[in-house]
Amino acid sequence: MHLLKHAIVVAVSSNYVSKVVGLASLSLASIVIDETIGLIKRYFWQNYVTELEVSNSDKCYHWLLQWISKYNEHLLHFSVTTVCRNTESGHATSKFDYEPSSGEHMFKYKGHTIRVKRDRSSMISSEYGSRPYETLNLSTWGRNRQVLNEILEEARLYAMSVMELGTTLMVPSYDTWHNFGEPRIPRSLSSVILDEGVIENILKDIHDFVDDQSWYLERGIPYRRGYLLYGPPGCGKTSMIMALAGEIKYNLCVLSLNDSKMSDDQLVQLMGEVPSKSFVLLEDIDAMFANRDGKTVIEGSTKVTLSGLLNALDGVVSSEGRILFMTTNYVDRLDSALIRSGRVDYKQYIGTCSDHQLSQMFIRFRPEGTTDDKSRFVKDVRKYSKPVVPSHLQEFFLLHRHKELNYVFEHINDLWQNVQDIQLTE
Ligand SMILES: Nc1ncnc2c1ncn2[C@@H]1O[C@H](COP(=O)(O)OP(=O)(O)OP(=O)(O)O)[C@@H](O)[C@H]1O
Repeated sequence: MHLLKHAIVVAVSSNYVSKVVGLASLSLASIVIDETIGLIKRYFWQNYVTELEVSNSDKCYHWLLQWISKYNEHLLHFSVTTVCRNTESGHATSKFDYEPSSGEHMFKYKGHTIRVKRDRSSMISSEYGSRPYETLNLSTWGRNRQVLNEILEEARLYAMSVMELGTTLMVPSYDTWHNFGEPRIPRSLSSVILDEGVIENILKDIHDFVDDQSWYLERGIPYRRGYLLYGPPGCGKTSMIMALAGEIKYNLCVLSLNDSKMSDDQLVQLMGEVPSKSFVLLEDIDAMFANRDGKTVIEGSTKVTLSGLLNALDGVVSSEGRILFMTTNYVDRLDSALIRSGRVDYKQYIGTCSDHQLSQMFIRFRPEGTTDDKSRFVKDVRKYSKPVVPSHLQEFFLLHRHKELNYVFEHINDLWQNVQDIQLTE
């Protein structure tokens, strides 16, 4: 007993134990300080900070990112998304979209400091596959919902005004649609030269459809319309769709089923998410389904099946009011199920140049020509008894745009240079 007492006295008086006790009190103190700071922060956060959280499943998520990038052109931390698509001419194009990077950003808005926190750490899985789950937190000091509401409204108005500048192309991004570049100046209807009545009739049909929603609803008919444009390449199918979209101020959702990442389920989801006032465009639909068993697709490495596409086109989630355009060079290769009425309500052949188109294209490219020149041009072209593709005619006029008219007449044969015989699929 005496020995134990002695040991304790020695230990307490030694340096070692006093250091241990000192360290323990220090760490206890730091825990208490941390907790207190945390409590104070939480108190201030709950009472003196206004916060808005938006997830990337909501439309305004991209509006906000777009607006923040525009409003803060000097933002130092940004991320880039590269969007690619094939153009009307078959060439691939791509562009960069800049947005605030993940992490924290600060900016001033009407005298208020706004903190933006973009979090893109996790993936969420749904029946349509997994996609990144992102959130955007906007916060500001004070009880100030108004300022965040104003930002949201400005972002909305900015997105709307951008869309109204022209036709916005949209391409799929996971199970939703993503803008592809800035809106394009709409192509005028008069720049697409087709046979008389072709554009006018289709435009009237679209107007009738858009104005007749209640007619469809009253009769229980799905409120959708499908158009099929078919004919040889380069005759103006895509140009007409772009011009129609511009004319009625619609956007264009371009769907490529050859995308190897696209699945049947994703397609269903995309069809259900088509933004209002948008055409859906499925180009070269014949190339997508080389195998007609409806299960496998040979061209490209797509996972989309014909039955999957049919489901997506008339499934219950398919957007009401959807206007679908499909184009093909080979209408006879299409599965009849794909183009039955209800899926395709309006078919239009867009072929090689008629006399009317030849003369209209002549006037468009050579406005200095007289009425006689116009008739001579048509007559001279017809002497060759070969079909003329409008895109070749456009190239021909571009090639000889600085030449005299006489030179043009003497070189009409150039129209068919390097051009294989066109197969007519009327
Ligand atoms: N009828 C037309 N009027 C004016 N320009 C035309 C016409 N047809 C084609 N063009 C011009 O030719 C080019 C190709 O046209 P477009 O892509 O619209 O043809 P397409 O029929 O959709 O071809 P594809 O079947 O290969 O997709 C465009 O630059 C367009 O300006």
